[in-house]
Amino acid sequence: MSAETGNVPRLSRAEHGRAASPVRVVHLGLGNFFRAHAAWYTEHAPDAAEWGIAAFTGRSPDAAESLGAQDGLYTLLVRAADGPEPEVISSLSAVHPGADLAALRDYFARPEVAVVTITVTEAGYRRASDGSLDLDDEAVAADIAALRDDPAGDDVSTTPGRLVAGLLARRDADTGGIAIVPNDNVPDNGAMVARVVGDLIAEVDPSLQEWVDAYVSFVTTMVDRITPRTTDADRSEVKTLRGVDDPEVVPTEPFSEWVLAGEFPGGRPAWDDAGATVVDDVAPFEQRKLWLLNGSHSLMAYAASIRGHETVADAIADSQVREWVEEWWDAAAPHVPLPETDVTAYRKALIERYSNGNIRHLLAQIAADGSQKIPIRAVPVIKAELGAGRVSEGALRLVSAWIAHLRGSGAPVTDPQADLLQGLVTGSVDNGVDRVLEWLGLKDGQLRDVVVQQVTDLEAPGATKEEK
Ligand SMILES: NC(=O)c1ccc[n+]([C@@H]2O[C@H](COP(=O)([O-])OP(=O)(O)OC[C@H]3O[C@@H](n4cnc5c(N)ncnc54)[C@H](O)[C@@H]3O)[C@@H](O)[C@H]2O)c1
Ligand SMILES: O=P(O)(O)OC[C@@H](O)[C@@H](O)[C@H](O)[C@H](O)CO
Repeated sequence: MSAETGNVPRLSRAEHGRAASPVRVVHLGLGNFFRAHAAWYTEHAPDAAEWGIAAFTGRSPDAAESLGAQDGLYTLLVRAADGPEPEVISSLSAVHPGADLAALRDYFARPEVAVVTITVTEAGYRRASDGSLDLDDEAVAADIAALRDDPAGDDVSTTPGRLVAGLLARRDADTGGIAIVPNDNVPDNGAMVARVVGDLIAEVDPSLQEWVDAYVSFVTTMVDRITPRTTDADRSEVKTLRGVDDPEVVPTEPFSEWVLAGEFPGGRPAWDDAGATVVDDVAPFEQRKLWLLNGSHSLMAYAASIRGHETVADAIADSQVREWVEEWWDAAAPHVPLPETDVTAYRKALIERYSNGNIRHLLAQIAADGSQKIPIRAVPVIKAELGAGRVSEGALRLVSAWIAHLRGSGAPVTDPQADLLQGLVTGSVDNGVDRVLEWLGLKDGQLRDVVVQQVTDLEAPGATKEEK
């Protein structure tokens, strides 16, 4: 299949001489990060010809329609500091709307399908604050009712629901072991998915759990590649550089890292030969990345957007923001269980990555879903500092900036828990801080005084870069 828009051609397999590999991987969440990361590693694995991916959108069917019109091909626009390098990626052998449960079940039931990868954002796993499946979530409740009523029906909309629907189909087909590989920024993400899937199974069909225990491996990962949303400028650049009209361009940075731990009972692509690292324990890498990278990202998303910045590159060029980021790293670094030299080198590399002005990574994108991120990016560092006898201003500033953001400063609030959180911060700064610290499990008089002062400073007239 090939398509044209005006006189500018779309991508097609015939044009690029790329045959689709047989589907052996299913992916849930056809967003930009997956296309810059797991799909790129699969493309570059030496056995790529044996491992095609069937990818399903998370919610809207749009990406499946648009990618389908170009045979699943898309351009990865690798934006180095010294210029862009486009690459056509062909590892997506099939693309489907997430609602196509019949296709999903069909893949899960095939014996040659051995891996399910996932990137649906932190919120997509539908967890309650204790990490269990949120049974009060309306979509979760609807999936429970739908799967009880008809395990082969089409009305299943959440990621845990779709995983359980697929696993029921695989058990019924008796097609053996499979690995589930979440690639979202959540600590111990393999155990996290196992938990929400197990909680749903308990509600829907407890007899499935024994089969899952015997045949399903939940792999834990650390993933890293800064991948912003696509802009029209990215699409125009690909048109100029390559003479194709590719609405599905994905911009990304040159750096990439993938660390995995777990079993693959049905095999996997040779991702390690494409640069991935397989280890026994992901935790040290995950803490290094989640605290140093994602923590400082969130700090900039809230604190630097209050100072009027739009992108990470703008933010890190502001000496005040850079100082806050360094203070955050000073607080987090002693708790990363890796040699100090590694951590120092990682910090230095992050400054270079953040300063890449060719990557337009919007602070507003990073600011989204703070309810899912602050508890895993800020709270462990604040608690570790308390454990070491320190009330760390550098660590607390992340929570203070988030509170100021919830109260209306800086980037807009986009969060599944926005109503609850914005309710917590109404009224005086003192009361808002008390309620949020309690919600975070950080009720402590010393912390409170620091946070109240920091929120007050961040909200003060003159706190923006223009007015300083
Ligand atoms: N973008 C990055 O730089 C980056 C880097 C490392 C890890 N990640 C991880 O990847 C995730 C996705 O990032 P992205 O840049 O691909 O975002 P994106 O918006 O491009 O894609 C998100 C995907 O998740 C799906 N989704 C969103 N909310 C969902 C929900 N509630 N239920 C089911 N599906 C849902 C969307 O439909 C889409 O397919 C991040 O949240 C993060 O955990 C991203
Ligand atoms: O993707 P999120 O929403 O979990 O977090 C926003 C950024 O911190 C994140 O996307 C980083 O850019 C990424 O984790 C780098 O690998």
